[in-house]
Amino acid sequence: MTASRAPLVLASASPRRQALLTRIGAPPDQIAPADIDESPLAGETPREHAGRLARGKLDARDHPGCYVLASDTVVAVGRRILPKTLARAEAELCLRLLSGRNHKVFTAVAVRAPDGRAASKLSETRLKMKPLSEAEIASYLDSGEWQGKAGGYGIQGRAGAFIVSLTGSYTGVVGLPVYETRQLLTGLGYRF
Ligand SMILES: Cc1cn([C@H]2C[C@H](O)[C@@H](COP(=O)(O)OP(=O)(O)OP(=O)(O)O)O2)c(=O)[nH]c1=O
Repeated sequence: MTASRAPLVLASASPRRQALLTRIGAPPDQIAPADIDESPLAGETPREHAGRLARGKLDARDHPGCYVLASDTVVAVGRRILPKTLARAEAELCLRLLSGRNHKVFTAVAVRAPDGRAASKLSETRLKMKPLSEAEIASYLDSGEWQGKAGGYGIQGRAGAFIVSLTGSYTGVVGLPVYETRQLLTGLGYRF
């Protein structure tokens, strides 16, 4: 007799999150992005911001009888939260700020089980970016890879070669920390 498993709903539009879930053996049965206001609150720290948004995206989706997973990634320099860049000028400001600097990436994951229990976890990664030349900034901006990425870069693409060192979770930087995600799902009874 094979036990059936409740469906998994991914409350995210990010194709990276879908791919990472699939890679760890938890392919989403449904993609249902949650559209919420992602502006930071006054005085909110980057880690608080990531946690609030992941829980907010989860709360925005109601799927009875399903596991639901939501996540949020925030790039921070000190207490400063960098935007998810939609315009080239915004991405340029982020790259100039991150050039030669240490920064952190926080990714919060929130999961709700079919019985209504919910839990969340936060992954914190410290990274150092090399000092970028004008030519590197210009060609990265031309690549368009910064579009829709927190902090104006994606470590999984060309900008991976700008990262000198990383302590924490590589998959967390890409958008879904797979260790924490598996722990959350397992803790809520999801069978891999
Ligand atoms: C820093 C960094 C971020 N990112 C991505 C991860 C997230 O998809 C995105 C941050 O925005 P998020 O708001 O976390 O996610 P999203 O808008 O892509 O999807 P949704 O809100 O529907 O869940 O930046 C990378 O892909 N690579 C990186 O190196």
